[in-house]
Amino acid sequence: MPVSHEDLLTTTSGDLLEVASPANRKRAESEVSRYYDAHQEPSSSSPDSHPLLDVGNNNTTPVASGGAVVGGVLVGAGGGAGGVPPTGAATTTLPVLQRRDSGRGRARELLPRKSSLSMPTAPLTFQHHHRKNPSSGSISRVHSSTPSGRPPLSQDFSRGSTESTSVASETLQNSTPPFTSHEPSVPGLTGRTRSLSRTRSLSYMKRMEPELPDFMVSAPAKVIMYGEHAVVHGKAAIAAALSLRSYLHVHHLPRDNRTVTLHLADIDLNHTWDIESLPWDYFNSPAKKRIHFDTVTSLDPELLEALQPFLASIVNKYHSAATAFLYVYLCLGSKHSPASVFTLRSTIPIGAGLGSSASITVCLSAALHLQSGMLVRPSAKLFEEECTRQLKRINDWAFVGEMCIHGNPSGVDNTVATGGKAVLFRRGDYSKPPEVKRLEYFPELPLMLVNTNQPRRTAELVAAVHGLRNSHPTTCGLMLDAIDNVTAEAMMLLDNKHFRPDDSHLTRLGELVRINHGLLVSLGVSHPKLERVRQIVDGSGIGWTKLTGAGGGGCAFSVLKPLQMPGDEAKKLKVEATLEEEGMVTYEATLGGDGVGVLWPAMHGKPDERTAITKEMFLAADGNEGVEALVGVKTLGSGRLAWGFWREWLPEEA
Ligand SMILES: Nc1ncnc2c1ncn2[C@@H]1O[C@H](COP(=O)(O)OP(=O)(O)O)[C@@H](O)[C@H]1O
Ligand SMILES: C[C@@](O)(CCOP(=O)(O)O)CC(=O)O
Repeated sequence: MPVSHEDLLTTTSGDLLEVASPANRKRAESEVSRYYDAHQEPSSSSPDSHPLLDVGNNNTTPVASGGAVVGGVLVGAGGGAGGVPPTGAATTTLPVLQRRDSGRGRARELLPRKSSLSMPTAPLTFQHHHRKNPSSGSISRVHSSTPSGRPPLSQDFSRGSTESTSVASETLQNSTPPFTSHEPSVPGLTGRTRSLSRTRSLSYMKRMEPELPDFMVSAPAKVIMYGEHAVVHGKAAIAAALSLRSYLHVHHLPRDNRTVTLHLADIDLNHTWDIESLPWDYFNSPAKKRIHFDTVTSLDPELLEALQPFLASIVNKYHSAATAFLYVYLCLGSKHSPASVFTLRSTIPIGAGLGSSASITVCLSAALHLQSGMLVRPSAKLFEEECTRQLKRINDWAFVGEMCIHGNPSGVDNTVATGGKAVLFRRGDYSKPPEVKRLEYFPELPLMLVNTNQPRRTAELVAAVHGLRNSHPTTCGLMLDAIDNVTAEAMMLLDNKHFRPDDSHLTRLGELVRINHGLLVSLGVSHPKLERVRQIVDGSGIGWTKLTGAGGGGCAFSVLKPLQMPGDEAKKLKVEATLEEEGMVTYEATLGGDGVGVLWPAMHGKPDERTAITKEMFLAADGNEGVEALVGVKTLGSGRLAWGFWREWLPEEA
């Protein structure tokens, strides 16, 4: 029987527990205190943190939970089928990559599965003994050991080593000694001396170990089928998720490191800030403070101003991505945020109309929420309402990032990149949330995507349309209304379970594509290269073409006619060859995939021989194919031990 999300309690670990069970409440409370201990040393809690996200009422159905403690949070599905009962004991064997530097090279050469690696990989066995602390009643876990019996100390250790961090921190928090001594014995040390030495080494371990496991997030590109630009002016647009994606790896540093690094590998931007010197006082002042469930619809110029000294040395032409990162980082984080390295790679062409900026801001927003314990990670236990809530948090803050990059985004791009599949989107009033209708029956369409490779900037094109509208308000207003009509007509076809991609339906969609493109030409956002694509594709009679995104270059797509007549296939191949000869790139586009996903912890391989995906491996992956082969949502699949998605679409499969 399904459990309502109101019956469940969400913990900092992202696990859902039945609310009525006292043991579960205790467990959640102890997670909260561990969370504060890890994030807000010394012990003070701050109002900007929300470690215990939701507390509901009325329990009916038990939802067991288990999983391994990693840096104070639980990892794994933690309580799905086969989960560990809260007071039981479990043994987990994980292979661990024990090396500091994996070096560079092709991704597949780096997969740390075989003994050919220059540094050893070693299996690590953890035993989780769940004990009741007699004084606090909280549940603790003690013991982990490496094969050599030494506690791991390297920052590059994967989950296993982090496990022992949590053991160390738990031990330090307890005034009474731990229940079982599985710690390494130190010859010659006994009694008080030994215990002092143990305390020191535990505190050293605590400082040296990261607070959280490394993890990854990913978000897709999008194609606007109808309504770009008009959507900025309050009209509707239809957009769908595209199979190209951005991937963000989050690596946590030892606790005594107080830096945060943003490495945008595609644009060669790699910058490190000292966390404590960032302008927290501005961002955390009561008048300015915005937190994760706030909906922010405009940027604060004073906060932007406060960031400038920290961005001044970044001369990269794509530096607005760094502004987006810092703005959201300072809003969602605190002086005590864990030291980390954010490494981003994307398979989406940058500035080509496919929503590369939204895809990266969705990744950044999701990662920062996850890092600060403000999201429930996806799992089969999440209900549609809960998924919607998580997605809204991510999307709202991705929109803030988009504002830093675009200036005046409609929000359609980040909405599709967050939720996936396809939507009808309209934002009539910028001070209110947009209307979003999910297109449940969005069909599989025969599309060809063409990148003209003509660079352009969305912000400039959006500003140009604003300028035109100011100088020709009536005419421009009518054109925007006409685009709105096109979108409404297309909607009747695309959100219809009886849609058949046969001649008559496809022809209507195709004609609407052509009309929409003509209106965009009139708004001044086409480009000779986009017109050339249209001439080649539409001229050969194989489909209907329209620019997508902001225009001015970037991408166009064509809805292709069914290949029915002899010679149709040859015509299509000739079109592709001509486009490529002229320096354009063609893609077979798959629309309607998943939105934002999370790989927590960042590991790959079969369930029983999983290895960490390090940031070095991620950086060394060769091109887009290498990235897809190493971390791709298709490669690693989805499920309990792989990419998880907050799916509003297919909750029964989640
Ligand atoms: N892979 C990436 N790495 C770093 N920054 C990126 C990446 N992709 C996009 N961006 C940011 O997004 C901006 C491009 O956004 P935009 O002009 O809206 O084009 P698009 O249509 O691709 O979203 C870049 O200037 C850069 O700031
Ligand atoms: C022109 C616009 O409608 C879409 C821009 O898309 P892109 O940034 O070119 O992917 C702007 C917007 O909706 O924010």
